Amino acid sequence: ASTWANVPQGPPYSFAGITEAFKADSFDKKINLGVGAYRDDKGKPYVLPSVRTAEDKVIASRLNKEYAGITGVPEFTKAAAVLAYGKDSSALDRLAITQSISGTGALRIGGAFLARHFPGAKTVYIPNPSWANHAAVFKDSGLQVEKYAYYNKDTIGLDFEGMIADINKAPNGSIFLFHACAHNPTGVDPTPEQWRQIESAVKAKGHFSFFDMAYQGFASGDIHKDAFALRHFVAQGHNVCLAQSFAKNMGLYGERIGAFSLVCADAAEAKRVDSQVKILVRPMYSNPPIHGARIAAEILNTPELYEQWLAEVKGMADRIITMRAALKEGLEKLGSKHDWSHITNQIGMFAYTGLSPEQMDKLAKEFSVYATKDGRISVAGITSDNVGRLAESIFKVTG
Ligand SMILES: Cc1ncc(COP(=O)(O)O)c(CN[C@@](C)(CC(=O)O)C(=O)O)c1O
Repeated sequence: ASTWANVPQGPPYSFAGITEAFKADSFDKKINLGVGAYRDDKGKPYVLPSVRTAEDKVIASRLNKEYAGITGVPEFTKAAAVLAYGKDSSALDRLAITQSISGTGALRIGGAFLARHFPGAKTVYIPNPSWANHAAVFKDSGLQVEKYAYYNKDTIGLDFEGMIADINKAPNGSIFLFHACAHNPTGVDPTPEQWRQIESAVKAKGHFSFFDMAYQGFASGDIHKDAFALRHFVAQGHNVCLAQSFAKNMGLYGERIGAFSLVCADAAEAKRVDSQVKILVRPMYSNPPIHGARIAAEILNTPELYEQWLAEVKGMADRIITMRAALKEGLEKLGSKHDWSHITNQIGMFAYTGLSPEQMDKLAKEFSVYATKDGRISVAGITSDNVGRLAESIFKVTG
């Protein structure tokens, strides 16, 4: 028999079906709200001008194509650490950091490092719901995956009490994964006050915190505000680990640029941890791609480009926030009796509409509006041209 005779057909990943159905739909006003990538007000992919300028400078400098070190381009990782933790953070001189294959790669290195070196139970608690890929990344890393309460479907908001209860219920010294900002898929974030309470609950239990920051700057438009939770935990003495992605906030999706870092007790510990990160990464992919790192480093290390980038990432965040308000107003103007305040209370790329899978099906079949069955819509897919028809479609489906 053939070598692969026993390989079964796997299920398609969550938004594969939506993309196909969207492409197959010939309606000229069809709307795709499934994809997790930013689109401008004309529905087109957006390459940030600061990225174009940085890339031109990188190319003009005619650098060689030699291997980067195992942990990547140092001008990038040093700057990524300052961006995340803040230039005055005590973490910076006790940090082990490596470039990664974007946020997914950072999560994978983190999962593998914890599976190999974490002194406690090799189980990670992730929010319910969480990014569709989190469970698979951590399972494939060798960790058990458990869920903690996060979303309250009645309020379409945070289940804060449930979250605290699960933090208290988990065995002391458990690993908890937190979305630093712009929770995916719900768009629901704890308030700073709630983060303070979460931090003290985590401290009381001696839990270890793993932050996934895939949207720094892209959520509120302010890179410091979006890093509040991460920086607060570090300031309160938690030696956390962090997965960073530059896919969304620099629009470097396909360049696959990110970073994984561990805050250590001191520089000596960071040196030992760095050596073990290298031992883990070398057999994984040996060393990372250099082009995206050079672009990101150019932006982060050139003051005027950095300022330009901050304005551009705020511009993306502002457009998303504007589309949220436009959709809510559109629904209210149509006379919808539902409370749509969650659409503007939520933050980041995604809005959890609260629509049922059947309603999401109707949106697709009868109104050519495509999004995942969990009711998540990518707000980035909403434009001034389609927000009116989108509001009408949701109004007709929800009554
Ligand atoms: C919370 C979270 N963490 C990590 C990643 C990984 O992104 P990266 O590897 O491209 O840096 C994503 C991307 N989630 C997207 C935007 C894309 C995807 O699923 O691949 C999404 O549609 O949910 C994410 O939403």
